[in-house]
Amino acid sequence: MSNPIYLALDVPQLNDGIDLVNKVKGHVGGIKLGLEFFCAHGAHGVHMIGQLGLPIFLDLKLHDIPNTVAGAMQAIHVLEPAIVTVHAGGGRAMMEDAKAAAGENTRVVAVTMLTSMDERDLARTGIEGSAHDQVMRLAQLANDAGLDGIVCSGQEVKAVHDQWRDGFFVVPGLRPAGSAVGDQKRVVTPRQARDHGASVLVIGRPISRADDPARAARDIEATL
Ligand SMILES: O=C(O)c1cc(=O)[nH]c(=O)n1[C@@H]1O[C@H](COP(=O)(O)O)[C@@H](O)[C@H]1O
Repeated sequence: MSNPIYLALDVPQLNDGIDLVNKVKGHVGGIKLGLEFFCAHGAHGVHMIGQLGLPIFLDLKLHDIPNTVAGAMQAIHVLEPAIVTVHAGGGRAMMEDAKAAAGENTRVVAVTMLTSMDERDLARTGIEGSAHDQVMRLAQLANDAGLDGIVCSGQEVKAVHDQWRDGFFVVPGLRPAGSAVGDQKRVVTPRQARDHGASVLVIGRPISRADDPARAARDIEATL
């Protein structure tokens, strides 16, 4: 079975990012490049990291009108990402058009409820109810729109997996026992997420901010 860990490369300097990937390469299955990386280094940066030989997850969290999101998806074909994110809150038509515009080897997954939010935060956006219900509702919408899967926390992934057996589930908000939670709120360990049906485990700071990132990645891999 391939390694499900994707390192979230949230670092400001491209050279530091390249060094980090080279250090952890044998212990992760892919690299996630998000907004911080893409705003700083753009397509050139994605290309440079892609050359290091691991699959690229381009986490752009697209959320706009369908025509604009479809245009963005077409523009990134050339980068050949293995996975791309859109926000499920953009609606069914936006997700349908995103999928239709994606390259054939790119999985399109919808972010449901950010792992940095709890139910109080959700209520402040005007949505009453549990994180579970919100994730299940948006997972159904993403499924109806023909997406490949969703992003959710490890607290919901089992329920989503039970409903959507062939879905592809990306789980961030992961913390090995005892590591700092930071801004994440709906947190589980990498092993719990894996046991509950996660396809991809997104892990950033527990590896990138460790004194020895290669060892941190290896230790997490050993728990799976
Ligand atoms: O789409 C994501 O990857 C994502 C969704 C979400 O709900 N929560 C979340 O933390 N992420 C990303 O996952 C990574 C988590 O990083 P760490 O908290 O440092 O492990 C960051 O790059 C976030 O942008």
